[in-house]
Amino acid sequence: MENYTVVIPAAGQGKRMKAGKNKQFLMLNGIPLVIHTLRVFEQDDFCSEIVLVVNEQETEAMEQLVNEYGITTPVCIIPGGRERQNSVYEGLKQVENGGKDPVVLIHDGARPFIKKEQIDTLVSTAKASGAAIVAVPVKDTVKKASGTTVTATVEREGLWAVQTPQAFRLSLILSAHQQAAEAGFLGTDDASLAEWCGKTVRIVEGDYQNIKLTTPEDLLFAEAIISNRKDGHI
Ligand SMILES: Nc1ccn([C@@H]2O[C@H](COP(=O)(O)OP(=O)(O)OP(=O)(O)O)[C@@H](O)[C@H]2O)c(=O)n1
Ligand SMILES: C[C@](O)(CO)[C@H](O)COP(=O)(O)O
Repeated sequence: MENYTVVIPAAGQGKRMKAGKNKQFLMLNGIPLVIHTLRVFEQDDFCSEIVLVVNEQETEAMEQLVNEYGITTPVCIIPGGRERQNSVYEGLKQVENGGKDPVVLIHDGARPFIKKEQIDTLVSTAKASGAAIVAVPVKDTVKKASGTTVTATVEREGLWAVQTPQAFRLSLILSAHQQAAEAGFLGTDDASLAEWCGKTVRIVEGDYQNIKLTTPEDLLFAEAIISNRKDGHI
């Protein structure tokens, strides 16, 4: 295993959560969502630095949380951008190359339940292949529609629901972001930029618990996951 830096985009608005504030500050089991996520990487000895990308107007609030909860891993807090992709790119620009073209991880601040064993597998896969993502097989049937009229059913065989972390050799993902910015290409995840540049991306099978807290019902799922983990069930 080699050390890595993780870029954590947390500069969204949390509109779909309808909480009236950035969901990163919502309390889960008495601890802010973003702190749950930071703690995963704080507890990983291979994580040498966290680049936390935040809304500029929330910089002070985030600094206060990092200090209040005593995050021991070095945390570099920087302002994000309009889109998730812009925020991630700003974060990637902060990562030191050190001449070793290290593996860098990109992980949503809204995904607090990623497990260390998946991170370990992801880092080693990206080290070997250059790009790797965590994903789970799709369980539902997926259809395309025009409005509410079905136009196609997507073959479920070989369909994956993609999560984060996504891990890359730093030069690969920096170049992909730079090319995408220059071309105005916008992807919903970082691997899509690597694919757009013709790179091979490997899948590491993840865990259905690694949810992204997006809409209000996700808070119910999150409380259940935390409760089960405290009971040692999962
Ligand atoms: N301009 C943005 C948009 C999103 N994110 C981050 O990217 C992750 C995934 O985005 P999402 O779940 O969509 O969060 P929001 O954009 O906050 O949610 P919404 O789309 O409902 O506003 C989140 O940790 C979010 O904070 C970011 O750093 N910068
Ligand atoms: C990156 C991601 O979490 C992979 O599933 C997802 O694409 C983020 O989408 P969002 O709309 O920015 O939350």
